[in-house]
Amino acid sequence: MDNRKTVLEVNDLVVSFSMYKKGFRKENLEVIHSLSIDVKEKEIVAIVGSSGSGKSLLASAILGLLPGNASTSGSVYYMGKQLDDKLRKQYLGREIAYIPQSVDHLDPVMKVGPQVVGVYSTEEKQRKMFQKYQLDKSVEEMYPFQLSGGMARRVLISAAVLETPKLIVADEPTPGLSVDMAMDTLKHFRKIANTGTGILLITHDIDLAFEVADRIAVFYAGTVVEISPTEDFKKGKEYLRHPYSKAFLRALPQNEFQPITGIQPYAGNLPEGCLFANRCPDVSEKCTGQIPMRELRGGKVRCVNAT
Ligand SMILES: Nc1ncnc2c1ncn2[C@@H]1O[C@H](COP(=O)(O)OP(=O)(O)OP(=O)(O)O)[C@@H](O)[C@H]1O
Ligand code: NI
Repeated sequence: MDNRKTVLEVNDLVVSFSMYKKGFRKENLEVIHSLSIDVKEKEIVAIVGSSGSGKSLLASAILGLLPGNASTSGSVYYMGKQLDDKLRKQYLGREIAYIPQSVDHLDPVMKVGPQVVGVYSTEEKQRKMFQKYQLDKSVEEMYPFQLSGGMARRVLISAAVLETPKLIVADEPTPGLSVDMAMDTLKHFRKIANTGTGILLITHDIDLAFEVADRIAVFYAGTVVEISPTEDFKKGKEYLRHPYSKAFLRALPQNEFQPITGIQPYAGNLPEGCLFANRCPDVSEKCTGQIPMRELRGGKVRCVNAT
């Protein structure tokens, strides 16, 4: 029996931006639509999908870091408790760690060493972690602008995993790292997950996701179209459920490198019904109207035709 607790649960998340359009007309742009996802203890859930599909926005929404013109509905639970600003303040940087996509999140006017130690950790732990991530002792005395992109990324990772958090939200942690370092980092994540931590791992590197993730969620145009065990992705596209996931897998350079024709619809101009309909080889008249997420063969899919 699976008695792991659910570390993170996102239910029916909607994120919209209020934007000015020509003059003073305001437009409400819905960029995340009815998105649900969960991460259990000891589990790594990888999020893959094209650029602009809403992966980073999901991370920001979980952590309460959306910009001021964003509004949300739906709920985010951490260890059974609904996250509000007060709880986020309490947990962020301790039980909940965030590795941002942009290295600009480092404080520009604070030396790297003390910044990583922060309020909750110790110098000893920081030194050990820097060694693990091949950061020289001299890096402690540097300011963020003195770091290369790869170094800054390793600093962000070190800071996030210093205190063995219960939940890690990692938004593209590996770009700029050498192949070996990227692999070592993800193996480290796997080790941390095995101690009980839940990890949400946003990545463009599907090979690394295959290596360490338990489940993979595929994003498209602001929502999840499929969540399935990693095994199914490894076995091949016939084992997947959503036409976009299949096309995504085929499009990888290591597979057929077959591009998907057409473009992802823009948030300001979304079609009715299935968001992938205009590019889908299996489109039918059933594809209009609300398409709910449903269970299928041990995974979940948002497609009426999937079998
Ligand atoms: N502050 C903002 N105001 C308006 N729209 C935004 C804002 N931030 C993001 N968006 C829009 O939301 C969509 C999703 O963006 P997001 O950064 O989450 O994509 P992503 O999947 O992380 O892409 P990438 O793989 O390139 O990092 C994009 O279409 C983007 O233009
Ligand atoms: Ni992103």
